Amino acid sequence: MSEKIKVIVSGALGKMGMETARAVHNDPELELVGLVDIRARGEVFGDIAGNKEISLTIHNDLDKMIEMTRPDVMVDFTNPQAVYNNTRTALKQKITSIVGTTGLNEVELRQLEKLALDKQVGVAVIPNFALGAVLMMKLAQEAAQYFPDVEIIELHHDQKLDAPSGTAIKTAEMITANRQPIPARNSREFEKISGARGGEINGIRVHSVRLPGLIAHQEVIFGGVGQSLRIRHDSFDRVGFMPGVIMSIKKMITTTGLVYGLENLL
Ligand SMILES: NC(=O)C1=CN([C@@H]2O[C@H](COP(=O)(O)OP(=O)(O)OC[C@H]3O[C@@H](n4cnc5c(N)ncnc54)[C@H](OP(=O)(O)O)[C@@H]3O)[C@@H](O)[C@H]2O)C=CC1
Ligand SMILES: O=C(O)C1=N[C@H](C(=O)O)C[C@H](O)C1
Repeated sequence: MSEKIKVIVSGALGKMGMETARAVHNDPELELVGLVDIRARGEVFGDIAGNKEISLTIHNDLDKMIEMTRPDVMVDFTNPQAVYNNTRTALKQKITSIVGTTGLNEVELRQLEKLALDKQVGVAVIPNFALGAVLMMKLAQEAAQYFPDVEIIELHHDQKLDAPSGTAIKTAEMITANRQPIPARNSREFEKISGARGGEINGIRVHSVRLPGLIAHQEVIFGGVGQSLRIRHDSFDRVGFMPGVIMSIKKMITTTGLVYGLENLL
């Protein structure tokens, strides 16, 4: 058997980081070599995550972790403030980067693409790793050809930092690529309460709901004369993101430059 792909996870004490560490550990082609989290105080992963067989200590310094473990791949699930610098740190060291963290802006995305090309490695920025969510976006893109009137409602747990979600932004971008001319609005519409009609991406209204009990959900609603089409996806457990994460690691190790969206790796 060829050598295993060495992986580190950044944001390892978080909800997605913990799930990713378990998934990488359980894959026979991957080797989990390091865990980083800014909150780490020397915890052993297995002691806190209920996987006694993962005996790695979680560190809080990404540079040191890279120096110690020389990984092939870094997976980042941190936060919108940390992700850009973490990914630059990894790419500079020619480490393939899988970015699940949302909140990167267009300029940052292009800078990361440039750095990856300079260093001849891959960087995947994936707003949603769930296969069903990717299908929801692709179906919405197809429907937009026939139904130009569309709004997006995204619903997430109440700890989410960014709004709208990365998935909603990507969905709006995909719809825009296929949408017929935007129908005229009712020019007399007004908001009695500011924000009541949601945010706007390329003329598409996006509404963000944040409530305890939710994980990650989205509904794309198309309206037509005398009819409506709703395309909905629900993540009930973060384990549903893991096949997409693992696939991205394995495909990106032989890819150079930026891949934005899991649909480009299927
Ligand atoms: N692409 C996808 O399919 C999915 C993407 N996400 C995205 O992933 C990101 C993480 O989500 P989630 O796991 O729920 O968030 P959590 O808050 O549970 O976890 C993030 C962890 O990263 C830590 N952290 C913050 N800054 C750094 C840093 N500089 N270096 C290392 N660790 C750091 C946080 O510490 P502290 O709490 O102290 O800040 C926290 O422990 C979000 O952007 C979310 O939108 C989530 C689900 C699916
Ligand atoms: O914060 C989350 O939880 C999620 N974030 C991603 C997003 O912003 O789209 C993916 C998924 O929706 C879960």
